[in-house]
Amino acid sequence: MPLTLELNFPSSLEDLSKLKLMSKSTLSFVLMSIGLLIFAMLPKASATLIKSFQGGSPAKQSKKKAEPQWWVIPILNATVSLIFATSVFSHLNSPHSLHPVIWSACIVYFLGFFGIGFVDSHELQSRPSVFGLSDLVRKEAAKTEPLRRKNEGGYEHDFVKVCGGGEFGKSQPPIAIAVPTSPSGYKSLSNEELANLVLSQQIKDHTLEKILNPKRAVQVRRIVFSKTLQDHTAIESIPSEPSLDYSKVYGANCEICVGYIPLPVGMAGPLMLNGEKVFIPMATTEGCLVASTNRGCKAITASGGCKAFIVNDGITRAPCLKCLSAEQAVALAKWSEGEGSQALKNSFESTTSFGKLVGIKPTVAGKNVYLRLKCFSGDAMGMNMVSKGALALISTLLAKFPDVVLVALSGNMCTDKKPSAINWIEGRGKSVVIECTIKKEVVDKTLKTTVDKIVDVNLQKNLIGSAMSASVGGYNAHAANNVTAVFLATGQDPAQNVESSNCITLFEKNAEGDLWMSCTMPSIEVGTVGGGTGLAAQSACLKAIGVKGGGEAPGDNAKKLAMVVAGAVMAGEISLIAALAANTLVSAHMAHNRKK
Ligand SMILES: CC(C)(COP(=O)([O-])OP(=O)([O-])OC[C@H]1O[C@@H](n2cnc3c(N)ncnc32)[C@H](O)[C@@H]1OP(=O)([O-])[O-])[C@@H](O)C(=O)NCCC(=O)NCCSC(=O)C[C@@](C)(O)CC(=O)[O-]
Ligand SMILES: NC(=O)C1=CN([C@@H]2O[C@H](COP(=O)(O)OP(=O)(O)OC[C@H]3O[C@@H](n4cnc5c(N)ncnc54)[C@H](OP(=O)(O)O)[C@@H]3O)[C@@H](O)[C@H]2O)C=CC1
Repeated sequence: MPLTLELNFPSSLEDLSKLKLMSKSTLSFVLMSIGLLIFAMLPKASATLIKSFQGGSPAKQSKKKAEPQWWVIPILNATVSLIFATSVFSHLNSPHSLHPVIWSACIVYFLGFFGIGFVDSHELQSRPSVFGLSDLVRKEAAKTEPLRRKNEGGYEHDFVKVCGGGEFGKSQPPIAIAVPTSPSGYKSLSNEELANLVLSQQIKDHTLEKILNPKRAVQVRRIVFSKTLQDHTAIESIPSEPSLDYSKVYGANCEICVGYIPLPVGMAGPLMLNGEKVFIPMATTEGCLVASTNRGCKAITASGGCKAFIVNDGITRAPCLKCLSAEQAVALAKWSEGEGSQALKNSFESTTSFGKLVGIKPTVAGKNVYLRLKCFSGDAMGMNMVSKGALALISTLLAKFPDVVLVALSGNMCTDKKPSAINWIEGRGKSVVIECTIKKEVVDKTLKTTVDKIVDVNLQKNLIGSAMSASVGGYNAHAANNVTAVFLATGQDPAQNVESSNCITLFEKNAEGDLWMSCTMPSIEVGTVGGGTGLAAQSACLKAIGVKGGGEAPGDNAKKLAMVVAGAVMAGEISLIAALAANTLVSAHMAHNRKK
């Protein structure tokens, strides 16, 4: 028995049916189709609606997630269509159920919009592959006539038109971009075309070195940033040519590289150090600093020079381990510095051909054990070396104590790049003491003050003053100035100036009335291989000192560099203290540190 339904259309629809244009059921099908057509347009309208709710103005929108969550559109449309179906129902005034056509249309409708919504959002969320457009973008692009051309390199490219937010949060105007049909095609694109690929998020900025080469990556990235930065000209003022050897930079010193910062380098000296005259390269923008250090070098050298000694040598890393109990923590600490120490040493040293584990010092805090590992690192400063070795040591330790957890490879008792008493007391890197005696006549002629005044200023300032400020390691005038200047010039890790600047400066008047002085610096972290020491300018500065690369015996060059740093600090100390004693600090800086 076919299911039929007496449809009583309301008056307006009644008139239509009287025209006998078509049967009532066909009429309802036509109406539903029109309705569905309208709702088929709804997702775009609703997406725009949602976006405007979510994102406010278009400019703000690009900052927010541009597309609504995948489930929003289908839910919204299902709700709207339910309202639509209910209203049709009430209008049809049907005493029973809806016409089968309407039911089937609604079901098709729901399936369609759930499905499309899901597919759409899945597509939208799929990241463009590094080597090509995402399928969705390709589909979009297919709507515009794909331009295909061969370039001089014979590579074929799809030129497709894409719009949409650039990686840098600004919505880019629609642009035609070349998309190579193969990964190797990228090299044949122009820098401009590659920049467009980055801006339209078709390739990730930080993969440029891989896709191209380090030098060209910088060139392309500079175009990207010239289009992205608020001040489009800013990037041009960051020099990049004559180029730094970006193949050395990439994978060792800097990511997302756009150039380099040129820093003035002054050459102080000569400083007679351990019987040898050395010149000290200093990269700084503080006028007066090199002049002051130069004056200190002159005073020291004119008095016979200075002598420096390495008191200790070992870079440290202190992983934090969490035990089940304090009891276990104590057991682990005892094992690691006792019966287990050789096994730990072997595993550490299996990761390096230069590094030697020279100490394990556990500190227990409740369930925690901080293992301060000390490593002789040859001519490397050694932070990567000691960290890599620590990781291997930890795996041996955890095999012995399986329920102990490694909280962090760096537990902050190392202590790297932060002020701490442990570096001041225990030392880190090279511990250096340096001394000299400056003749009283040199104090008078070159330093323009007297021995007594210098001794007094140092006592009141560097000792009592620093004590009253509860300083840790800061019993000096400006050790950090020269540590940082030499670090920057020679490719050290500038952040390690924090602990490397630990210094106590001492003065005494000797029996001859001359001025004895020393600087004691327990934690100078330097290397002559690794890190930034391989870059051309930095390497040249190391060469100027005579410490480029590995030493005759591993560590010789790094030790010498540490002593040169201490020499530079001592020269700076004597000159500044003298200037403070003579009260010429400000006049000197007005003369050298403020452009007339
Ligand atoms: C600026 C000087 C050296 C002048 O010192 P001066 O004695 O008036 O100058 P001079 O013309 O008589 O020359 C004496 C020697 O100084 C050197 N010298 C002299 N001029 C130059 C120059 N242009 N370039 C290179 N070297 C220079 C040079 O060795 C020269 O010998 P010469 O070569 O003529 O036989 C002196 O006044 C001085 O050293 N002042 C101290 C400045 C200083 O140390 N500043 C450090 C930074 S301040 C800071 O950041 C730390 C602070 C202060 O905040 C830390 C704290 O809280 O204490
Ligand atoms: N990882 C971290 O937690 C931290 C890293 N750093 C960074 O670490 C870098 C420095 O690490 P570092 O390990 O010194 O250097 P590198 O990571 O550059 O490694 C230097 C490597 O050079 C080899 N080498 C060749 N000749 C010598 C020699 N004569 N003496 C010693 N080693 C030699 C050694 O290899 P091998 O050991 O294989 O034999 C050594 O490990 C800096 O860039 C610094 O900024 C700074 C702070 C923390």
